[in-house]
Amino acid sequence: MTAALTVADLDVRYGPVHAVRSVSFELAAGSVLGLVGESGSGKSTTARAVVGLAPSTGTIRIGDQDASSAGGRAARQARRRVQMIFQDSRSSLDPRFTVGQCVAEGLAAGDRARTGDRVRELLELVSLDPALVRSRPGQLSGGQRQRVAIARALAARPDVLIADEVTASLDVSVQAVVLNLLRRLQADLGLSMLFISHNLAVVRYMCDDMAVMFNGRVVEQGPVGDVIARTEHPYTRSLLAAVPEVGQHRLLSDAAIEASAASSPAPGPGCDYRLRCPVGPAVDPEREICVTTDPGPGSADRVHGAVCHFAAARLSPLPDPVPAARR
Ligand SMILES: Nc1ncnc2c1ncn2[C@@H]1O[C@H](COP(=O)(O)OP(=O)(O)OP(=O)(O)O)[C@@H](O)[C@H]1O
Repeated sequence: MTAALTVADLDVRYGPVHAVRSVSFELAAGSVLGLVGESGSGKSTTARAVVGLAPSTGTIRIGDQDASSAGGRAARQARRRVQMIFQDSRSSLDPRFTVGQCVAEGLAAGDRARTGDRVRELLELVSLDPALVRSRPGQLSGGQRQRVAIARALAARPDVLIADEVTASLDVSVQAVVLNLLRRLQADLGLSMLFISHNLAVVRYMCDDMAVMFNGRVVEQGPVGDVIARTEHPYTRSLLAAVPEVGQHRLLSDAAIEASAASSPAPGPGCDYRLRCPVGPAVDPEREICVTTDPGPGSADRVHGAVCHFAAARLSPLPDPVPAARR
């Protein structure tokens, strides 16, 4: 079956910053792929490249249509089949518009003749009271605004939805509600979703597959359960180890992630991760290859693989970040 979204050898540069390097992944139709990694690892830039907001080289296909930067007009049309929801609904919704206008702005051409009905349908779909249609985004709570952003994205009847840290700015209690809404919509509408988060527990809950990014590259990817149960890359392992228990749920601690990100990627020919690596040359001098040879540049194997000279070495499984009962 054709993947809903195919990305191959994607590269994005912002001047001297090589933000995305040879990234490849496939989003299977009707499934959810999580992109996870610390701040600055290139998750948002990858998403922005897919929707044409960041110029890139490499292959981007939506279904079987070319959507790459070099693809011209046909690629721009293909990208309309992708909608993106951002972290900050306050800036992504025009404050001068009413809720109804915000949602109507996204309507697919075929639905414009029945704008009022379709907008009401969409508000109901995201469990918002249609009476809010005349409110302004500024009068709504953060969770309600994010629902409006979701309704606007769905208005275009997309094949692929990209959710970029969509709950990061919401209160924890509201986060769960919005995540459950997204999961329900994804399943009911059969959407394919690229779900970006630095929170591994959330990715575990939401996604079928995951790709772990570090320093612009995918360093490990595969089915979520496999990656968590049989982690191969030491960086993925460090993300998992940073998931502390909070009450009954385990949440990824931002402080732990930022602390682990404190040292920048190692310069030179070896592995980017070697200075922070718990199984590399810092602890085992025989692992000289990590200093001399880059294990990249290719993305990890799509079935389940990691870009590491010692993939799977010495990594014993950690507890799953989402208790079995909640899956
Ligand atoms: N417009 C830009 N101009 C220059 N550099 C940029 C720009 N946007 C991102 N970068 C750089 O590209 C790299 C990847 O950033 P990106 O925002 O994609 O990471 P991220 O994983 O999404 O992080 P976050 O979770 O903080 O958004 C970083 O080094 C960042 O500083």
